[in-house]
Amino acid sequence: SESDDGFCSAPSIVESDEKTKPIYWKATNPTLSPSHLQDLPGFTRSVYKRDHALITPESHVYSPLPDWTNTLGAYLITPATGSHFVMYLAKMKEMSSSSLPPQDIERLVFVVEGAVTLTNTSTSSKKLTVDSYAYLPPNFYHSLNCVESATLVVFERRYEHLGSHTTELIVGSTDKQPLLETPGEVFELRKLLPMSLAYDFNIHIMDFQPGEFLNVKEVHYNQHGLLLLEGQGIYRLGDNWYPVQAGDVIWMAPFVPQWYAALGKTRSRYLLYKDVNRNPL
Ligand SMILES: NC(=O)N[C@H](N)C(=O)O
Ligand SMILES: [Mn+2]
Repeated sequence: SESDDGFCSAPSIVESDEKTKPIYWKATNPTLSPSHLQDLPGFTRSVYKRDHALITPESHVYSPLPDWTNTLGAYLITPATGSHFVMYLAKMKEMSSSSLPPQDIERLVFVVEGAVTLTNTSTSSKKLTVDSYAYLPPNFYHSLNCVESATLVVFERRYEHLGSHTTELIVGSTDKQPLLETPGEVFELRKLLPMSLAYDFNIHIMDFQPGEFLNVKEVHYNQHGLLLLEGQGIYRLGDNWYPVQAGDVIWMAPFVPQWYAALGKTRSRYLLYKDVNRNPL
């Protein structure tokens, strides 16, 4: 919209229709950059560096997911970046279905939009709607089927055994997970997986009210894959400070200095992969 002094300004968020949209709507319908930039050839907020990457929606490249039916996938993080996991967005169209991950690979799927049905040999089919997720142990037969459409964020990695511990099928939803203690921090934290030693990663769901920020400017051995589900703010990665918004994906390599501050009028919520429970040696 043109303000009277001739400078373009970002279209204001029309609060009223915010309320009528389903949760996480903005993660799959990101507000484009200010109107005067969206048509600028070559403009992107995406960045790829040695220890971090910001991959914004205008950079996502989809192609058919091998062995899935009627599904497009955009791989955002893979071991080519130095990670030990993959993170991809799966756009399942009507009458679509998943394929199994490779042998010994565990999988977590989180529904960002739409609904899928999870079937496996041991339990009855389960319908996963937005904000629901499923953890599939390595070598666990399962199938995700979609009648209409769905967008999933998927994490997969080689399961790292620890003694005789084993993981099991987990199906849940964010809103049913309890808030956990966050000593010294103000964000609200939920974890989607058990914290028991069998699990070699967890998925954190972190909520910040506008103006809230991480207290610790973290540097740790763990690596992260992040999807900003709601809101906007500033992400510091190394010596760079990035304006981010719902729909953005971030790769954080081990030890990259990281920090977030939430801005705007609505809460920030991000989903974060973090490896845990395994000796880094
Ligand atoms: N960048 C982050 O939000 N990191 C998390 N607080 C974490 O590592 O637990
Ligand atoms: Mn961290």
